Amino acid sequence: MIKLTDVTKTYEAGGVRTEALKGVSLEIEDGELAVILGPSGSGKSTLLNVISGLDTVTSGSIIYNGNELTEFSDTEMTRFRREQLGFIFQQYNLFPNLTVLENIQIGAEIGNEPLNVEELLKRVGLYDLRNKYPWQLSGGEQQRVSIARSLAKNPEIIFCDEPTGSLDEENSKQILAILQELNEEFGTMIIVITHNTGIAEMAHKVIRMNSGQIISNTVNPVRKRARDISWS
Ligand SMILES: Nc1ncnc2c1ncn2[C@@H]1O[C@H](COP(=O)(O)OP(=O)(O)OP(=O)(O)O)[C@@H](O)[C@H]1O
Repeated sequence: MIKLTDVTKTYEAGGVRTEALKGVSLEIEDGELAVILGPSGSGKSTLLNVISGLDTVTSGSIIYNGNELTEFSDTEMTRFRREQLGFIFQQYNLFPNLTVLENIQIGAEIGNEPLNVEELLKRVGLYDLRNKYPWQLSGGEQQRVSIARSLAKNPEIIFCDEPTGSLDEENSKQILAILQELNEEFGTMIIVITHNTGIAEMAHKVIRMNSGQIISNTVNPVRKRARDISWS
């Protein structure tokens, strides 16, 4: 479980002070798929960055499985991030000179208990493309490689920042279906940040942000399958 209590983050740049997070408290349970919604500038990326240790908090507490993350040293945080967290971004960030298989193997090599790479390739429908290079793939295929690479190390949590931001509806739903199945099958906690309100329909928990604050935090009584969510 991740538990944030009264987390603030203030940026000071060129004499300008921005309160990007103004006292955020929330809990995300193990095995939960949480969607964080909010307009541009509402603090979503800042929230992801402080939870994942890419940035420090100004004040407040972040407890993950009994550990206070804000007290981790740089070395502890790097190790935590490397071994336990997976990231999926709008840009696929694949290694251009490595094949699909090699890109995924890199992910597996980082983990303590990596998943079987061949199984994963089949899982995301890329087995037949395993010897191709990223530039030979469509955007949706590249994002599936990126998902498989994040997953290969068998992380405890996967953070997704606009994972379908560059894709059309069909490819987006395919990606979201894979994330949903992985969440259900492996119990991986998945935290998705997005502008796309349709994605919230497949989440266990929906957190809405505005101006650095959480304005609502609800649990979906019924979750839709990724293929059935609304799309706008
Ligand atoms: N490194 C930084 N230095 C100064 N201000 C920052 C920094 N990062 C973010 N901010 C400010 O903090 C606020 C929240 O930004 P954040 O990127 O978290 O929003 P967001 O909801 O993720 O937006 P988007 O959907 O456009 O990515 C904004 O006002 C932004 O300008």
